Amino acid sequence: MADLSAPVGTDPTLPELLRTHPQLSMTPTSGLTFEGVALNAIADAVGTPCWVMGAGTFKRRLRRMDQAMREAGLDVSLHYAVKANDHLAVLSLVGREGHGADIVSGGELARTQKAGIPAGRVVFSGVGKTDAELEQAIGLDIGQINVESAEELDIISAIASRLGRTARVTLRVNPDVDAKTHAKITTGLAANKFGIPFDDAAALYARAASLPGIEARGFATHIGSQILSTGPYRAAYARVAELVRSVRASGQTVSHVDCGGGLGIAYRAEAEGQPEALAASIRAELGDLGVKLAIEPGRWLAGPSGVLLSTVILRKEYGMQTPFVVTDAAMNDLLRPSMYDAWHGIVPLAPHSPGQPCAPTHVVGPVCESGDSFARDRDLPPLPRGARIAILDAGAYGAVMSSTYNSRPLAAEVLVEDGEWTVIRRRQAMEELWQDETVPAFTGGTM
Ligand SMILES: Cc1ncc(COP(=O)(O)O)c(C=O)c1O
Ligand SMILES: N[C@@H](CCCC[NH3+])C(=O)O
Repeated sequence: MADLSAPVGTDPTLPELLRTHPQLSMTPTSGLTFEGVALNAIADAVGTPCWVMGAGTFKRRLRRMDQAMREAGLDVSLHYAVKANDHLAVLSLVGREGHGADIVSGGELARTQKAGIPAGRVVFSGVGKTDAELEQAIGLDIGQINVESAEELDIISAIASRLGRTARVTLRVNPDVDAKTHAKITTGLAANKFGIPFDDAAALYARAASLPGIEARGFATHIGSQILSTGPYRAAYARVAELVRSVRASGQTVSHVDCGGGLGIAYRAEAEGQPEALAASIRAELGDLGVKLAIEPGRWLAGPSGVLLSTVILRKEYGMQTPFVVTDAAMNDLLRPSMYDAWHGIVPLAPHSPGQPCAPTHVVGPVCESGDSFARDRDLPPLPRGARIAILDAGAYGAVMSSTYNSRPLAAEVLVEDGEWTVIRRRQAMEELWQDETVPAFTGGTM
């Protein structure tokens, strides 16, 4: 199983990171800019830690993904995976571009509605949808529910019947295919909790067609996240195609196939997943089935569209040992390095020349966990107290996975668009950390 911490060739140098991230550039006067806006100006005004999302990058990637599918001649609807970055501003962009959403909870569904994405363009995945969430979804007549178990199919049938509705469903099949990604984000192996075992899917589909309140319209699959090669996609889609053909042969109708998400990005020195290659895989395996297709990309759209800004609190030097640079961002802000040993590019905001010496540095947060680390032995220019850095590719599974661990308020969020920037989430105030808490009298409280 691939490990996100595994070295991928040689680590990219700072100039290489800038080359692979055209949304960034280094200017001699303003330092690092993101979509043409000086990140120092944002940090001066808003403070750090601060997430910066680029609307231009996000839209460009959305359009490229959409175009890749259309140019492959595929009839595909795009459902952005809300879990990657659920900010209302991001969802509004998705809606405005005419796309839909893939959701995994009632909260995400409510966000899509708040952001103006029509319910008919929403697909609902997830292994454990509560009755209340299903009532909310069926009540809104959402586009599609991806059913993940036989048990769930019965629950949906009962709820839809009670509400006098018909739920359009696809069965999410677990194809038992290794996505060759990190163990914690692979979803298409038989040992994973996701989807219906491949061998049970045909019989369950026949049953779905006979249940009240259910319109069985096809199959879905999603084998994992940060997938960088087409082999696993081809293998999964081939299995789904086999299923479609076999259930059709037994006289049933199949009109939809949902191809899931998972396309990976270049955090380190990997070659980024290519939407055109994904489209070619879909076309090769599913293109002749005459079904309406769907995709659910998240990370590929949002990841490179965001950075996390942070300031060095202090440098901790121990004689000859590698110095620790302690930043004001921590694992409570960006969890991925702690949780998956994920590698994120780190670029100082101050101008630096290509010839400037770099030295191995540990970049860590101030949270009381040894795992609160962003980088070990990273070759970086000197980062004195007060220096600022941008942590790259933080637009997906970044702010959404933040917590207030160690009573650290949630960081501010900024959106850059057309050379302008706006705060899209103010920094959480200290008092908001405890505003929903009560202290009962027996504990000695007076609140
Ligand atoms: C059902 C489903 N669809 C789509 C996604 C989006 O994945 P990614 O952000 O890797 O594209 C996920 C997350 O893995 C998922 O579970
Ligand atoms: N949170 C994971 C991705 C999870 C994908 C959802 N199934 C990450 O940051 O890589």
